[in-house]
Amino acid sequence: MADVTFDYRNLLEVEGGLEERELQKLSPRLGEAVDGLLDEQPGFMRLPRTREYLEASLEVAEKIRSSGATDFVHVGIGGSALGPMALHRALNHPFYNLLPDRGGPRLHFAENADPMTLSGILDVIDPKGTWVNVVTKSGSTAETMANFLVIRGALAEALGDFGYQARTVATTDPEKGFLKRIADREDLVTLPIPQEVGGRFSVLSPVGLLPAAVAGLDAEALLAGAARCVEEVEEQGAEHPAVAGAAMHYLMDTSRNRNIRVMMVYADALERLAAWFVQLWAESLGKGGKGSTPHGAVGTTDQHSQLQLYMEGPQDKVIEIVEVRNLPRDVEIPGAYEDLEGVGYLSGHTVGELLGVECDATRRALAEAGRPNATIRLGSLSEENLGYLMQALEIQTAVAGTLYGVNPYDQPGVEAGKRITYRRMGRPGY
Ligand SMILES: O=P(O)(O)OC[C@H]1O[C@H](O)[C@H](O)[C@@H](O)[C@@H]1O
Repeated sequence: MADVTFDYRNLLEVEGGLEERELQKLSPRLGEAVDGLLDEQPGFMRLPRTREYLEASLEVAEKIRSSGATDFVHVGIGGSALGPMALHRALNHPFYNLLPDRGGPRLHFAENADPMTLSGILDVIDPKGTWVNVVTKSGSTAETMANFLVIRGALAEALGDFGYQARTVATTDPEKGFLKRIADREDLVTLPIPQEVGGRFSVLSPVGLLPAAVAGLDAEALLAGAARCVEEVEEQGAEHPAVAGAAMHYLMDTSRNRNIRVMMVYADALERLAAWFVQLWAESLGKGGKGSTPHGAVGTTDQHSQLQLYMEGPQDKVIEIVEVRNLPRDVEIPGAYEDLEGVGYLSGHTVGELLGVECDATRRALAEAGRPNATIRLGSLSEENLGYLMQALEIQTAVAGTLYGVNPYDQPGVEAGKRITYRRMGRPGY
């Protein structure tokens, strides 16, 4: 059973917060937006109840895990990497590329076109035991293809000219694109990125399901959590908190000029989830001069870095705390220095307790200062809760797109930079 709750009391009950009449006034448009989403059933809304991608991903994952693979390099960027990274960071050991804690290979993400990161991956993998999963919906993203060509070369050197072919998975458009052509030409194992699913909405397609299954996560539970969310939205419509949250964040931006949405996660394990959400919200809504700016932050760390700005800087932000009630591990603080009142008081508590207390303290300080804030609370870090939450945020983003009057599924603004890059790199036709 998914355990994810949304608490908006501090958006409503603080000075300068939203008023019931504003929400009532927006309610008809919100209802139309969610009804439209449920009628239209865009690709991402169907993924939780689609088994074919799960089964295909599980089959390939089993092939990889049973091959005795030592390393699995996921090559992708944007929506082809942030979702898998978010799941991996949330649910696996924090140092998984050293300590695979669920058996199977160590996972590595070649995402940015950064020679330091890529060289670092080449330093640590054993090419003889490595599989590479190259993920690109368009089939030609420069960073992804550059990283793939380098990893491919390392595998070819270790395994013979074509040895890499047996260790390469191509996750891409099932019908078109250069990677599809390479996969056909070289008979690579392929997994589909459904054409009707946009990259930033694709985490519950093979884009996220394969790396999750390779790392021993329960991919089926991811979908079950997401399916539960869809079910609840079908039952509750505009009353569902994730949908209501779309209206609240929209109003905070458009009627309070709080046009920065800070997702402050009180768990290092959720830091990549915030990065995944930043792409989802920014790239879906930032069009026609509209859209609020999402920003990832980590608690307690950013209490010592940005909280001053949130408390006393320009009042242009909404802070959204994401916390986990029961983290899977905790650490006792041992007794020492009891004579020093500034240190001894910590003895006997746990580090997780301190994290929770500081999270509450931040929430309360913000509220008492009249700084609107919301809380998303996960009962635990589980595949079901992550699947539920990611689906909920995707739904919230799609509904917000309708409220803003923008198409949340395209990203025309990124093309100009690509054209310049292709021209500078000598791609024919640019
Ligand atoms: O999956 P790909 O086609 O390689 O695209 C990777 C990313 O780059 C594109 O430029 C878009 O900004 C993103 O929405 C997309 O997720």
